[in-house]
Order: sequence, then structure tokens, then C-alpha cells
Amino acid sequence: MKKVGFVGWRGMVGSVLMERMRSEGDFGDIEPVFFSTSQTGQPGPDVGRAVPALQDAHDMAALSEMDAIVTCQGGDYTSAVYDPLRSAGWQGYWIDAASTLRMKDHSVIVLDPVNAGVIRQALADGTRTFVGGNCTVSLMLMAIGGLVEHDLVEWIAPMTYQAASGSGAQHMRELLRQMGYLRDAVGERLDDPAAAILEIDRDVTAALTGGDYPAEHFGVPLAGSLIPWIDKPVAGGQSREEWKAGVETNKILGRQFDPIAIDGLCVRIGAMRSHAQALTLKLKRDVPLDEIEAMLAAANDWVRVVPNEPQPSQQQLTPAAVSGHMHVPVGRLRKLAMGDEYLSAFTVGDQLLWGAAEPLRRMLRLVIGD
Ligand SMILES: NC(=O)C1=CN([C@@H]2O[C@H](COP(=O)(O)OP(=O)(O)OC[C@H]3O[C@@H](n4cnc5c(N)ncnc54)[C@H](OP(=O)(O)O)[C@@H]3O)[C@@H](O)[C@H]2O)C=CC1
Ligand SMILES: N[C@@H](CC(=O)OP(=O)(O)O)C(=O)O
Repeated sequence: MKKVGFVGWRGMVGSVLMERMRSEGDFGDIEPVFFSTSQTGQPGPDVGRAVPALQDAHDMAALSEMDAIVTCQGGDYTSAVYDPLRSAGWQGYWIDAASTLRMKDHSVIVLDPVNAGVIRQALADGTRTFVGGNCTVSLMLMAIGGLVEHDLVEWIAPMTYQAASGSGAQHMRELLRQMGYLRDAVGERLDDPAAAILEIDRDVTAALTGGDYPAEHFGVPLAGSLIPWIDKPVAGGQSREEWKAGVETNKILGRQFDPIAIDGLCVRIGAMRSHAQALTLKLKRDVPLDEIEAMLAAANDWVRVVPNEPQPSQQQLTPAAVSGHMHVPVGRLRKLAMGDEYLSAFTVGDQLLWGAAEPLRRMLRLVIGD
């Protein structure tokens, strides 16, 4: 059995990974060893079998004994540990949620329902570093993989609606605090049908712009508002989150030398853990809508095509409907007024499942010889 070290397993992404591995019975097929940056010596988690006490996540000797290391600890940890471990000669499999190593030549971005061929070739070529993709990128490809597979896509403009979870656990808590703060600002008048809505709105606006609004983590209001910038600026007025859409998608697809142009805007909204995105696609040719739907539906076991009708869209194509679920709905499919090659689509998916933990879990299964 392969010895697999887990780092970052009690964080938000790590906990989702543990939950998925427990429910799929993955721990029966490996010898798990749990590491921590802060709790060395404490008992390991309950994974249905005995595990040693927590080891120090910076102990190079202990890490070197692993056949594979799965980390959800974050980019700082990867930066601190990966190079020294490799320089010391460790040749195990490194499977990582952080973005640090994604664009390195020696790494592969993993999303096996979309790029199993790229992954298998990399394994055969001796690649040992596998990284989960950015959440919006992975979720977009799970949704529209069918069109890419048929080489139908000339360009994509994604406009995202990203949940608070993408910023981490503290931000999710803050979103809820903000919601509560707004409710409290209106008080009893909300329950009074005679209360004037413009007065209520004035109080909400005063709360949103007042100095006491709880925004320590986001810096600005998210509940009752939105934030049209995610991550740092890069060149040309793009945010780093927007930059990832193009570079990561093409790397996942193995199309660095024949890239699909992908560019849009990334926006944070007040959803908890599921990201949505509106896509405008320019197709290489006019394909009838029913054929497009059939290609999308056939691409993988998780994508669900939602009819472009009010009720199914309102009920199935929302963060509320998909949080905690593995399926990835895609709908609002129609040809746009610009011409028959222009397609609109709207998709949503759980940012912590296919957007973070699941591609890592499945990569580990490939590494242990599934
Ligand atoms: N959030 C997201 O949407 C995504 C995140 N990622 C990547 O995953 C990394 C980790 O993200 P995320 O899971 O949000 O990070 P968390 O902040 O939830 O957890 C990171 C680490 O913090 C430590 N920690 C300290 N206090 C606590 C506590 N009370 N509960 C749990 N853990 C605690 C744990 O390490 P220890 O046990 O060693 O103390 C834990 O592994 C990110 O940096 C990013 O690189 C990737 C895709 C999506
Ligand atoms: N940046 C993403 C979450 C994330 O962690 O992305 P990445 O894995 O690319 O750093 C978001 O805010 O929703």
C-alpha cells in the first residue's frame, strides 16, 4: 500500500477532501499519514482506521518517507516545502490545491473528466507534480467540456459570480455577519407591512456605507452589494483571477501552443460556496442547439443540461441548488443576437467539490493505481 501524507486536511478545502475520501472508501486503499503545521503530536482524524499521531508538516525526513503528498495547506506552505523536498531527492507524487506550481513546466493541472489523456501521458512521462485548477476554470470546463472536446470553441468570455468560500472560511463567516448586520439595521420595520420601503432602503444604505459595517476581511460590503475585483492586478487591467481563466484552461487542455482565447470579468457575490458564471462563446461554426446540448450532456458523468426555461433555470441553475452536490448544471443555452455562432450559457457548481477537492481526490486514485 502506498504511504500518503496529508497536509492541510483540517482546513476548509482539506475537510471537504476528507469527507469525500471517507464517503468513497479511499482510506482503505492507502496508508494515510497526517501532518500539521500547528498540532504535531495530537491524534490524527477519524478516517475509519488507525492512524499515527500528527507529524510536523515541516519535517523533511518524515515527508520524504511518503510515496505521495496531498496538500491543501496553501501557497505559502508549498513555497516553503516543495523545492527543498525535491532538491533533497524526493521523487514522490505531489498533489496540491494551491496555485503556486500550476503554471510550472514540470506540473500538470488535473481535471481528469476533461484531461485524462494529458494526465496519463504525464504519468507515463514521469511527471510527479499535479495541481488542482482554479475553481472557476475547473467548473467551467466540467460544464462545457463537450464543446471543447469537439473543437468547437473559438473564444470564451466568462463573467463570474463567485462565492465567499473562494476567499476562505473567515470570509464566509463575515458574509453571514454582514447579512445579519443589515437585517438588524432595519429591525422591526421589516415585519411591519405599513413601513415605507424607501425608509427601509435608506437605513440599509446607511448601514452599508457606515463605519461599523463588518468588513474586516472583504474590506468592503459584500452582502447587499458585490465586489467586481478578485485577487491582485496583473498586466493590462486584468485581475489575476481573470488571467487564470485563459492560461489555466489552455494548460489543462494541453493547448498552450494552440490556445483558445478566454477573457472576462470575475466578480465576488454574496453566495456561500458555489460559483456561477455566465459564458459567451464564439463557436467555430454554426451548430444546432440540440446538437450542442447533446455534446454537453455526453461529456462527463456530472454535467447536467438544464432546459432554457424559467422554472428549471430558477430552480436548478443556482448556488442554492448545487451547494454540497457533485453535479454541474449548465443552462440558459441559446444563440445570441450577434449571430448563429454566438452561444450563451450559464453554469454553476460547488466551488469546494469540483472546484477544489475532487480533482485532487481523483488524482490520488490515479497515482495509487486505480
Ligand atoms: N478556499 C478555496 O476556495 C480554495 C483554496 N485552495 C487552496 O487551498 C488552500 C487552503 O485553503 P482553505 O482550505 O480555504 O484554508 P483554511 O484557512 O481553511 O485552512 C488552512 C490551514 O489553516 C490551519 N488552521 C488554523 N486554524 C484552523 C481552524 N480553526 N480550522 C481549520 N484549520 C485551521 C490548518 O493547518 P494546520 O492543521 O497545519 O494548523 C489548515 O490546514 C488555499 O491557500 C489555496 O491555496 C484551492 C482552491 C480553492
Ligand atoms: N481565487 C478563488 C479561490 C482560489 O483559491 O483560487 P486558486 O485556487 O486559483 O488560488 C476565488 O476567490 O474564488
